[in-house]
Amino acid sequence: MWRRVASLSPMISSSSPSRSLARNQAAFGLNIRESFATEISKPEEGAKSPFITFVLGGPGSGKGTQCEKIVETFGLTHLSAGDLLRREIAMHTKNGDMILNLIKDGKIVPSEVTVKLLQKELESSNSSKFLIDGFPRTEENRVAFERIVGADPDVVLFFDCPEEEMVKRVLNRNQGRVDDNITTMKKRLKIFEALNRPVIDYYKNKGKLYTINAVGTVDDIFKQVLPIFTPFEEQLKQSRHVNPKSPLVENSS
Ligand SMILES: Nc1ncnc2c1ncn2[C@@H]1O[C@H](COP(=O)(O)OP(=O)(O)O)[C@@H](O)[C@H]1O
Ligand SMILES: Nc1ccn([C@@H]2O[C@H](COP(=O)(O)OP(=O)(O)O)[C@@H](O)[C@H]2O)c(=O)n1
Ligand SMILES: [Mg+2]
Repeated sequence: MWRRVASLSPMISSSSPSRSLARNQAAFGLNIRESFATEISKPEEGAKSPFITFVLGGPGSGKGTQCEKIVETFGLTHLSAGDLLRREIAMHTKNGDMILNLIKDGKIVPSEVTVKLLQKELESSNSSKFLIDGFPRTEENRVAFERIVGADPDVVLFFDCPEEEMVKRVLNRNQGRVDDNITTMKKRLKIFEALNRPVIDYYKNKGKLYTINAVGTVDDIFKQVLPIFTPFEEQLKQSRHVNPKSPLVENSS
């Protein structure tokens, strides 16, 4: 289990870069453990930093659809920010009504709420490799994840799709979503351009962005996704949750 053990230590709660590094190390059972041994619970033997992929793209660009294929092939654990927020609505939690109103209006839920939901999933999972879908949607999302979770993505996928195609797909999605209507969609596209583009540029500048042409059949698009994970083959193989059908699993015969 991957756990951010540093959250137990008040001594390393600042968000300054050096402390953030310390927090990162603590989270993954690295050398900070020695210095704060009495305040931090013992991480699981051999705990390592998780493999994180952020999945970006406008509404209807096919993120969720491609995530399903990535899960099938590489065994990553899929965490959809939108699904986690919709679960809050369905469960009538204290933030449920606020989230519903924001989603209906195509607006972004406060980062603290979304990041805490993601953090809970990350910490309670037995997996060590994650696909975080629909996140970060804003620079504020990105910074809050860094501050609260203390981890960086290894890969950032961006499904690049023209607006007309995204509109067509969303209006045909047929999943009964409150935001799948033309009024909300227009607002979502504006918010995507204004708030998600800077995040895309940020990861482009860091050399972590993989842009995928999201027009074509699902399989054609997945053909572009496959080779992105090849350089991470070793890391992905080591995870305990790799699908047995995955091409990354070593043949034991
Ligand atoms: N390559 C594709 N071509 C046509 N339709 C697609 C394609 N990929 C996904 N879809 C459909 O478009 C809709 C939006 O896809 P989805 O994966 O939910 O996108 P996102 O998560 O980015 O909003 C769904 O109804 C899905 O079945
Ligand atoms: N990081 C995120 C992700 C989703 N959301 C909200 O949830 C809605 C649906 O997100 P989603 O990822 O399920 O949407 P799609 O891109 O899959 O259509 C967004 O329009 C936002 O209102 C958010 O506020 N912050
Ligand atoms: Mg989606």
